[in-house]
Amino acid sequence: MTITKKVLMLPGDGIGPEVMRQVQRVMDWMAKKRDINFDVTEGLIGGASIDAHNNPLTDETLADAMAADAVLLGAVGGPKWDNLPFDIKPERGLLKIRKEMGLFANLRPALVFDALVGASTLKEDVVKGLDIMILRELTGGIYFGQPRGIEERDGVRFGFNTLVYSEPEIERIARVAFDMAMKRNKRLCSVDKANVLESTVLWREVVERVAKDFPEVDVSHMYVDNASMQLVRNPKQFDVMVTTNMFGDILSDCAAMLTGSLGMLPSASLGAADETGARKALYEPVHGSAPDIAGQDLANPLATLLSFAMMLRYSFDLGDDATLIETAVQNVLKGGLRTADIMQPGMAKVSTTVMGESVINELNKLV
Ligand SMILES: NC(=O)c1ccc[n+]([C@@H]2O[C@H](COP(=O)([O-])OP(=O)(O)OC[C@H]3O[C@@H](n4cnc5c(N)ncnc54)[C@H](O)[C@@H]3O)[C@@H](O)[C@H]2O)c1
Ligand SMILES: CC(C)[C@H](C(=O)O)[C@@H](O)C(=O)O
Ligand SMILES: [Mg+2]
Repeated sequence: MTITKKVLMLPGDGIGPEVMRQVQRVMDWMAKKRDINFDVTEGLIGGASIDAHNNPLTDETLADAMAADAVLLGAVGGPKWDNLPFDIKPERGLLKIRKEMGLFANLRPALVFDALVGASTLKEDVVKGLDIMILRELTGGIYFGQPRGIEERDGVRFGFNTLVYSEPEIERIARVAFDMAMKRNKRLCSVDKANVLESTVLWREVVERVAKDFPEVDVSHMYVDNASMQLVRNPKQFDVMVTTNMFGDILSDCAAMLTGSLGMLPSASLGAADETGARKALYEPVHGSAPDIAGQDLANPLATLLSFAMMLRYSFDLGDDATLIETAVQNVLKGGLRTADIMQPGMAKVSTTVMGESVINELNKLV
């Protein structure tokens, strides 16, 4: 049976289009070898959209995103647009698409491939076999709270943001976290700053209340400063971590380095399930547009390829095909190929393009 899935691709800026091209190859391979067709629309977001429309996310692109079965995004931003007024910066486009699509649950798995154990800056025994899931709340907290701004009061300028969470916002992310813990190792650590911030006093209270519905899950709470230290000291103590928007942003970059590179970390951003069980979804690597290496065929495309695998698993129920891609990635790494960011002594340094080609070669061996 031929399966057709409607995907909106938003390559964005910097290395975004370079890594996205490698996904396009895998999509072509899947159409040919697995009879899974992607009806792909390409759109603009971030700086690319600013250049064309003076707007980091147009209503047309947003409508395309709402109509798609899933969205795949590269990265946004770069020095070219850094001095624009705040409200039309590339990053505003990304925040708007997340908010408008209602993507409150951001899954950021940090998994250490055996072949990359030596690529981490941490000792091998600290990271070997690591497999944790950071669940970041994505549409609330200090990123979106009101009031916000920069104002002058009595001749003094103030910059301010508001960290606010409602009970329903906390409860829905907590439920996703507990469901996830039930499917994994039944261990959940909620990360907050309840010793200082009232918004996270409420966070902790609500997580405790939801925990009563999941008696099998072993729940712990940790302050974010300690959690960042523990992530580097002994990351394997964690299984699922759930936290606020900004804490999750920071902790996931930190977790990325446990895996060897920011270029390895995929993500899925999911909305609430509708009556059919379907969720709005956007998939993107955790890294940014990497202006320092953009346009040089140097970027690691694996985070984006692994984000595509997450799309297959979470949006299209194609877990076997997701596993195929993950296995192909693992085999390429076992074979000793490395982009510059994960380069190790004795390995072969390859470009973005060759890394993509090598994943296809491995897929061909597997099927
Ligand atoms: N989701 C997103 O679109 C996203 C995420 C983070 C940052 N940004 C934006 O990206 C721009 C640059 O931000 P930054 O430098 O703080 O973060 P960044 O993630 O773009 O880069 C940080 C470092 O990691 C390296 N790196 C990142 N991805 C890589 C990859 N796939 N392969 C190899 N190396 C990689 C970069 O070369 C750089 O040295 C900013 O405009 C920022 O706002 C966007
Ligand atoms: C670019 C920026 C808006 C974004 C965020 O802070 O959420 C990025 O850092 C991320 O982690 O996806
Ligand atoms: Mg980030």
